[in-house]
Amino acid sequence: MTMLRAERVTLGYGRRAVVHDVTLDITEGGVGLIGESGSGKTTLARAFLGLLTPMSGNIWYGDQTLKKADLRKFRKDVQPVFQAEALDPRMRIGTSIAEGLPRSARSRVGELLEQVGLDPDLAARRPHQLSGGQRQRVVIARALAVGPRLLILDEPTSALDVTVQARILDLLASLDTERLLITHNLAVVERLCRTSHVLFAGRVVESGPTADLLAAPAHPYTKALRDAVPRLGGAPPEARGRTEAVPAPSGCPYRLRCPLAAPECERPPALRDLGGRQAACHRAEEVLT
Ligand SMILES: Nc1ncnc2c1ncn2[C@@H]1O[C@H](COP(=O)(O)OP(=O)(O)OP(=O)(O)O)[C@@H](O)[C@H]1O
Repeated sequence: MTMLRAERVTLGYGRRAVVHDVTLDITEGGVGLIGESGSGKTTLARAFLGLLTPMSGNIWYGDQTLKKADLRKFRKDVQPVFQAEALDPRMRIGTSIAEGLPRSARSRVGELLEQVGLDPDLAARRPHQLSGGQRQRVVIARALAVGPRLLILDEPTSALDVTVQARILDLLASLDTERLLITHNLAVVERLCRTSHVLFAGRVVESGPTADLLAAPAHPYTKALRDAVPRLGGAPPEARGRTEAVPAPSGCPYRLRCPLAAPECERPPALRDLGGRQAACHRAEEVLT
């Protein structure tokens, strides 16, 4: 079942488009949005949260566009999980979590802390009195407070060291809430997302089952990401350093960096079906072999 759908969505700031003509479904089993810094992941997530109106195209929530949907219900169904730094430093943990609960359900704070693997006594502390991993669990508890059907997680573990990261991923995998997960780390989506979409410079360049994308990428960019990112248990991805992707001004946006670039790549490739997955590459068959 599709909960949210982006249909030919172009997004931007002012008049500058940074996400171009993206069609993408948030389906069951977890959906990953993968790409390096500046590829448009957060921008797309903001549109899915109803925080950014498309320049063109629509975000569908069930059978209604977000423009027409019942926003009260939407805000209960779809919750963001921000970085732990977004917690108010002056507010006690219990108060932060209780903000999301109706007055009659405030006693559930302890239960929510337990659900994310924390001692209910931590409710009395302030964020600086917790570890990074504990703070991230609080952010998850806060999002769960309203009983959402879908969590939108933007780099939920990138600020954490690798062992803590793995435990947070275990927690997320154990929840029966659907998720859209944004990351530049392919190892993270491997755990949590049945389907993934790879973005390069604001365009989807490959989509399909995560396991297939990792085992045999059909786009040279997916392949480069897979080969560059250390597995969980390796060095943290931050150690690689990140630079913003510079797309080619015409033709395939990836061609300036692509080892397979050929004259045909001066024509823009369409996202095409390759049996169970899609890739926007003229030479996808060669990448797959
Ligand atoms: N508020 C804003 N105003 C203007 N431009 C913005 C704004 N937010 C993002 N951008 C631009 O939009 C593009 C996509 O940014 P976005 O944050 O969506 O990328 P991202 O893939 O999430 O990157 P990161 O992994 O670094 O968070 C970038 O070129 C960025 O500079």
